[in-house]
Amino acid sequence: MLERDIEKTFYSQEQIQDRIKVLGAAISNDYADKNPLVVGVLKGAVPFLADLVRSMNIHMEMDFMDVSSYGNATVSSGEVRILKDLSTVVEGRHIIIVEDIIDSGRTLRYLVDLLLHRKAASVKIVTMLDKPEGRVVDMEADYIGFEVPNEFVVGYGLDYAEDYRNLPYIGVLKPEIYENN
Ligand SMILES: O=P(O)(O)OC[C@H]1O[C@H](OP(=O)(O)OP(=O)(O)O)[C@H](O)[C@@H]1O
Ligand SMILES: Nc1nc2[nH]cnc2c(=O)[nH]1
Repeated sequence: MLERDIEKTFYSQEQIQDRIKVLGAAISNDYADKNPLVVGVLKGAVPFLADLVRSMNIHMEMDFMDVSSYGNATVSSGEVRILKDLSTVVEGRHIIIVEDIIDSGRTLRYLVDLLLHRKAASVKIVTMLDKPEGRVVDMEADYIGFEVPNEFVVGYGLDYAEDYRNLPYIGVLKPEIYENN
């Protein structure tokens, strides 16, 4: 059972779903006639993106990028690599990047700069979680689900060594989970 490994819950399934309805309504209002390209950052953003787009009552397109700076570690390597690029032409498009978390800010700094370089008409960020204390580079999201303290969180897309992504809420693991690895 996944639940047994969780020390404490930060945000419940119900809190997450309620917050997503608010975010989806705000984004729908701001992008009503813009046919935005919603860019999900694999793999962590998948559960959030799946729920968020269904709360957006506007025309939109979806694409995915896979970038990695963590591997199996709980601390960023500092180097961002593209593992899978978009299949959509970005020039002239209004882009909404969907992330599960902003921590050091390196992943999003890299992606925003890349998409602006490709001549996107605009680039905005929606993140489920913001960890302001983790910031190493300057980066702020335009839409934020919740703030989290400077702890390694899992669930709702966020993994530890690829595990726990399917937990439907957000929490922290018991210390022994790390000790056993
Ligand atoms: O602000 P940062 O310090 O850059 O951290 C945020 C990034 O870290 C995680 O990705 P990860 O590289 O672990 O890939 P994953 O989504 O496949 O788990 C997360 O999904 C964000 O993309
Ligand atoms: N699972 C997980 N991935 C992250 N990537 C950056 N910060 C975090 C975090 O707190 N948890």
